[in-house]
This record gives sequence, C-alpha cells and structure tokens, in this order.
Amino acid sequence: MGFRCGIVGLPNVGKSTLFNALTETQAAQAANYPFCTIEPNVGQVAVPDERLDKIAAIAKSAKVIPTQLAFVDIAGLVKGASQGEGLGNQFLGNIREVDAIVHVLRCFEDDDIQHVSNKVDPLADAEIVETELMLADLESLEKRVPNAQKRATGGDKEAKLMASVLGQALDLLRDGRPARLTEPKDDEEARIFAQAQLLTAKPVLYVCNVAEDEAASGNALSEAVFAKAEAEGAQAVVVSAAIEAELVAMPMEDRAEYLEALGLEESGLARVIRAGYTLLGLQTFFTAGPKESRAWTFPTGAKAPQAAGEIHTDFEKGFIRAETIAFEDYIALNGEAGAKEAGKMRQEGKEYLVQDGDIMLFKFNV
Ligand SMILES: Nc1ncnc2c1ncn2[C@@H]1O[C@H](COP(=O)(O)OP(=O)(O)OP(=O)(O)O)[C@@H](O)[C@H]1O
Ligand SMILES: [Mg+2]
Repeated sequence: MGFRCGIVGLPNVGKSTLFNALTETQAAQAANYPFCTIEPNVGQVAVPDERLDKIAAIAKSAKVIPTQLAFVDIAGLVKGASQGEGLGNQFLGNIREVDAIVHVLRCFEDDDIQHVSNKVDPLADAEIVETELMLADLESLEKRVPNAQKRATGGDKEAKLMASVLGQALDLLRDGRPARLTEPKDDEEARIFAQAQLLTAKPVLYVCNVAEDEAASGNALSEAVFAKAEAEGAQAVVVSAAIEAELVAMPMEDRAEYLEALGLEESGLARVIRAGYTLLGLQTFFTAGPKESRAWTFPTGAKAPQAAGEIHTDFEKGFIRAETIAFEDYIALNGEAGAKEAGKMRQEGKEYLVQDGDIMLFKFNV
C-alpha cells in the first residue's frame, strides 16, 4: 500500500534536517544554503506504538516489527514555482505523488542561516507555498474542467461527474481557497476527486521548526501557526529539527536524559510520525506469536479481507474469517489463551470493520 508524507516548504527551513532525523540517516544532505535538495529522498520510518511492545511481551515474541510510514524529502518551493521558477514543475510533480503534506515552517531566528525572503515569518512563508500550490491546481483545472464539460454534453457519464466535482474545486480555487474544501456529493464523485490528485486537496500538517531552547514552550511564531491551523481545521506540531538531529546522533541510553534537560517528554519526531499517520486516516492492527509480533497499517473503515490483504494478497483472495481479540482484552486476559477461555476471541467474517488495536489471526485457503 505504502502511504507517503511529503516534507514541503520554502528552501532552507529545515526540511532535510527533519527528514534525516526521522529516518535516522544522513541520506539527505542538510546544509546551510538554499536548494541543497534537488532529487527527493524517500525514507521508511517506523511508527512508534507502545501497544506493540506490550503485546510482544505477552506473546514472548522473538522479533518485534513496527509498521512503517514513508516520508519524502522534497526540494524547497519558491515564489513562481507554478510557472516553473526554481525547478518548480519538477517539485510540484514530487508533491503530486504524496498522500499528505508535512509543511515545515521556519520559526527560528538565526542570522547565520539565510532565509529566501530575508525575514523569518512563517505565515508569509506558508502563504507563498499555498499560493503556488493553488496556482498549479488552478492552471490544471482550467484545462480539465472545460474539457470534461464538453465530453459531458456528449453524454459521457464519467465526464459529467468530473465536470461537477472538479468544477466545484475550480470555483474554490478562483476564490483563493484550497481544493480540500470541495464536498463531493457521493462515493463516485469522491473517487473521481481523489483521482484528480490536486495538490491543495491533500491533508496538511504544519511543523513549526523552532530553536532548541523553545522546543518545550514554542514561541510567538509557532503560536501564530497554531491559530492558522485551527482556523483551517489542520494539525500543527512544534519541533526543533536541530534537537532531533542531535538526538538521533546520540546513543539510545543518553536520549531520555537529554530530552528531560530540555523539558521534553518525548522526541518531536514521534509526534510528527503519529500526526502524519492520523492525517492519512491510518490505523493499526497487530499479529502476535512466539516468532514475531508485528504492527500493520490499514485505512480507517477497512473490512477484514482488506486488512488481511495488507499481509498478503492470498490472505485477501482466500479469506475465510479472522480470529480477533481487542487490544484491551488481549492485555487484560494475558494473551490469546486467556482471551479464548474468556470468550473474547471473536470469529469475524468478510463484513467486519477492523478496529484500531485489534489482534488478528486470518484463516484463509488458497
Ligand atoms: N531548529 C533549528 N534551529 C537552528 N538551525 C536549524 C534548525 N533547523 C534547521 N536548521 C539549520 O538550517 C539549515 C537548513 O536546513 P536544511 O538543509 O534541513 O533545510 P532544507 O529545508 O532542507 O533546505 P533546502 O530546501 O535547501 O533543501 C541547516 O544549516 C540546519 O542545520
Ligand atoms: Mg533539503
């Protein structure tokens, strides 16, 4: 399946620093000059989940395998990107391929680090990026909508739906608003809207990149970003990419102490990953046994066979049933045997809506 979060923002705001920390590598070059990143880097990131360790302890698993989420470090966007400025088209193409946008906003002052507008102002920065994304969508829809309308008059049913839902998006964009405010009338329209892959239809998480000494409290700039996020129904987190970079370079056993010294309860990365996961509408089910305990990602609202398909396509094709234990029952009853005895292991069929935290064993034939 492979959901992807794209790290987006102006040049030199800390995108690669964040990406490197997320992926615990130095794969992406982070440097103090704009346009350091040109080719997008993709990294798989383990999704932290305390439940998995609890399950593995009960199941006495030899291996513990978290589920993963992909992050893509995309090159910095600039004013005029939609007109091809600063390698604009290529970068917009990279953004089109991701499922959600992690928008990094510079909220730290540092005279040694150049800002493309020579002023630290995250709201103005956000507007530059949003405007470019809206212009790119606008340009594409101004071609696609009249085209669909023409085909709709010829009786093409698909084109009619397209003209309706993309027409709505076009009206919003002409009004200076993002396409994500579009309201498809039914599942068919929703499907067509998703296929259109509009840049401003993708969900957004704002990451306020603050100085090290402001990671715990945030600052006036990050507060302004939070107010913006709230007004848009979007999510925001405060992170210091500089701290995160230092943390991952430290031995595991020293990290907790360092976080405590900074007044932080956990690494900002965990919050970014979890927020990205939620942003994409993703949830987790588990498989557990002596060999391994493993977390798996499924889209909210998936039925049992679809979840089974995350493990193997044969599991979905030959699905018979899913022996399912809720996470709370698994813990309270000390694992599978106890849950079974207490009648808490359910036999679920094809129509079962998988719940976040379910421990599942799929029965299938091939
Ligand atoms: N919170 C922070 N505090 C201080 N310096 C930071 C912080 N975050 C990043 N930096 C510094 O800012 C500079 C730019 O960071 P980085 O290369 O990650 O930016 P970028 O957004 O990937 O840029 P580009 O678009 O050019 O690829 C680096 O020198 C990095 O160390
Ligand atoms: Mg970079």
